[in-house]
Amino acid sequence: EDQQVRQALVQFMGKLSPGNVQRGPNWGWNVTSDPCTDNWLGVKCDNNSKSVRKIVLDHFNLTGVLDAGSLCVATSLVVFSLNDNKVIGEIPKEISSCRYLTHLYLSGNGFSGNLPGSLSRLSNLKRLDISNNGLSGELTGLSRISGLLSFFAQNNQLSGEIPKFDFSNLQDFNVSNNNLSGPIPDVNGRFNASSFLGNLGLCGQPLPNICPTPPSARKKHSSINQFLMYSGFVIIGIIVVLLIGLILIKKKKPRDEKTNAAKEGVEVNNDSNKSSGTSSESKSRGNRSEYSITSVESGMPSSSLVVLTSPVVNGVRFEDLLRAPAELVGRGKHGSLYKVILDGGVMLAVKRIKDWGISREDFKKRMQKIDQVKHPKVLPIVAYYCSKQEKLLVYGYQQNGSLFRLLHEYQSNQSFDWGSRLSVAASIAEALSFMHDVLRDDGIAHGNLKSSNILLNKDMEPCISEYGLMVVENEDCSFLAHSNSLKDDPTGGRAYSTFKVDIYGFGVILLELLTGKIVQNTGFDLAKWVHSVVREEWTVEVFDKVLLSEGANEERMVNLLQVALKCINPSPDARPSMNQVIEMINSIKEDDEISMSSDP
Ligand SMILES: Nc1ncnc2c1ncn2[C@@H]1O[C@H](COP(=O)(O)OP(=O)(O)OP(=O)(O)O)[C@@H](O)[C@H]1O
Repeated sequence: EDQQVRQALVQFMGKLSPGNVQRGPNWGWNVTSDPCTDNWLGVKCDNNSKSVRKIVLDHFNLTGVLDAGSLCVATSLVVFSLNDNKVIGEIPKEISSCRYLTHLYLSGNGFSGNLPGSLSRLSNLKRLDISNNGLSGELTGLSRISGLLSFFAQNNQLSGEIPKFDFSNLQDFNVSNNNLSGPIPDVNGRFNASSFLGNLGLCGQPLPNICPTPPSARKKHSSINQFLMYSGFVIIGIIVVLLIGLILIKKKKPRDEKTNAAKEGVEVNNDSNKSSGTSSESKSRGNRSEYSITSVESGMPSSSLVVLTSPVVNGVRFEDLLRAPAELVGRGKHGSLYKVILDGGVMLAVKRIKDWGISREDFKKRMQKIDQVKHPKVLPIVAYYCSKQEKLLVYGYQQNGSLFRLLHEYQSNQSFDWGSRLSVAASIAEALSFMHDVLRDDGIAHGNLKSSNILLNKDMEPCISEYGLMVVENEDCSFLAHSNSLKDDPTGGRAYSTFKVDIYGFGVILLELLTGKIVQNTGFDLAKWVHSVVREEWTVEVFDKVLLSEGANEERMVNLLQVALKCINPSPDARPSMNQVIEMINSIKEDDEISMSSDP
C-alpha cells in the first residue's frame, strides 16, 4: 500500500483505543510496516494489486470513535466489519468515501445520533448491518441502494416510516425494536412479522394491526371519488354522443361502404367474442370492428385504434381508454401526455400529438415499421390511433420517471454517481445505435431525443421513449444544402437530418449527465455555456459538483465531454455516427473498469 494509505489507516486505528487485543508483534498497524506484505491484524489485501480489500475487527473490544475520513483513504476497501466492539459517537458522513464498500458491519457497538444521509451514496453496498446500537433518525435514503441484499437495523431508536426498499431483491431485512411508524410497504410476502415487531407505530401486513385511514386521506379519497364520478359522467356523455353520431351516419351510408369499414377494422382485431360492450353499443356498431371509432373532429368513421401485440394490454379497446380515469402528466412542445389506468390496474401513458401533417397511411406504415424493431432499452408502442387532426400513441406507463427527473428533480442527497451516469450513457448509445442501424433505410430516427424522453423502467434501467414520433421540419434542413449526404436521399435531407439531430440530442444528454445542469424550459443554452467554459480552459468548472466531490476521475470525465462536444458540432456532417459514439464511450468505460480493479 502506498504511504498515504498506511498513514491514514494508522490514524484511523489511533482513534480506537486498545481494547483487549494484545498489540504484540502480530499487530502491525504502524507506518513503518505494510498492511499487505506485513499482514496487519484484521487486514486482508488483494494478492495482485497489494491493496487493502477487507478490514475485519470483530470482537476486539475496541473503544473510541470511527474515523471514517481516514479509513476511507483506503479507497479500495470492499469489506469493513467492526461488529461487537464498544465504539461510540456518530457514524461519520465521510463513510461514503469508501465508495467500493459492498459489506459494512457495525453491529453491537455504541453508535448514536442520526444515520448520515451520505450512507445512501454507498451504491455498491450489498450487506449493511447497523443493528444493536443507539442510532436514531430516519432510514429514508437507504432504499435507494438498489443492490442491497441484507439490511439489519434491529434494536436501535430509528424513527419515521420504512421507505420502499427493493424487497424483491432483499434476502434479509430486520428493523424490529425501533421507533418506526406508519404503514409497512409491500414486502412481497418475503418477510414475516418478526422483521418488524417492537415498533409501536408500525401497522399493516405482515403485522396483525390494520392501518387506520387518516381523516384527511378519507376526505381526499372522497373528493377523488367525486372527481372520478363526474369524469365518468362526462366520458359516458361523450360516448353516447359518439354512438348517436355513428348510428345517424350508418343510416345514411350505403351498404357497400359499411362492408369496407368492417374490412378496415379486421386488420386490428376482429374477434367479436372479446367484446364486453353494452348491448346498445354492440347494436350501434353493427358489422364494424370492435376497435373502429368515429372521429371526434370530422364526425366521420375515419380511423381505428390499432392495438399492436403486447401482453400488457391485450384486448384493450378505444372505449376502455376513454372510460378509464386519465390524468394529465405533462404538456410538451408537441402534445400532451396522459396517465391512464385500465380496469385491471394496468397503467398506460397516452401521448396525444396534434397537427402532425402526416397522412394516415404513412403514419400507419411508420408505426408498423417501428413496432417491428424491438430493443430492450426502447419502449415499445402498445397501440396507436390516427385521425386527421390528432394521433394517439400508447405506451406502458413507467413509474420511475425520466432521466430528466433523476438528474434535476430529486433531492440533492440522492446519489447518481459517475459509474451509473456512464452506464446510462452507454445504454442509451447502444439502444439508439441499434434503432438507427435497423431503421436507417426507412428514414426513421427518434426526432426528439432528450432526457425527458429517457424513462427509467422498473429495474431503473434507462429506456428510450417516443422513438420516431417527430421528423425534422423542412426548414431545419437548410444547413444540408451543400452536404454530400443529400445525394440519393428521397426525403430531401429530412431523414438524414433527423438522424444527425438525434446525435445532437444525445450530445446534450451527455452534457446534462456531466454538468448536472438543466437544459429544458429555462432558455439556458447548455451547449454554448460548455463551449465558453472549455474555451477559457476552465474545463473542470463544467462538471457536476456531485461528481467532483465523489472523486470521479477528471480525465475520463473530460474524455466523455469531448464525445459530447463532437456530438453537438454545429455542422451535422462532422458529428460522429452512433456506432462511433459507442466505441468512444466503451473505451472510457473500459478505462474506468481497469482503474477500478487496479486502484490502490
Ligand atoms: N411512458 C411514460 N411513462 C411515464 N412517464 C412518461 C412516459 N412518457 C412520458 N412521460 C413523462 O411525461 C412528461 C410529459 O411527457 P411529454 O413527452 O408529453 O413531454 P416532453 O417530453 O417534455 O415534451 P415533448 O412534447 O417535446 O416530447 C415528461 O416528464 C415525461 O418524462
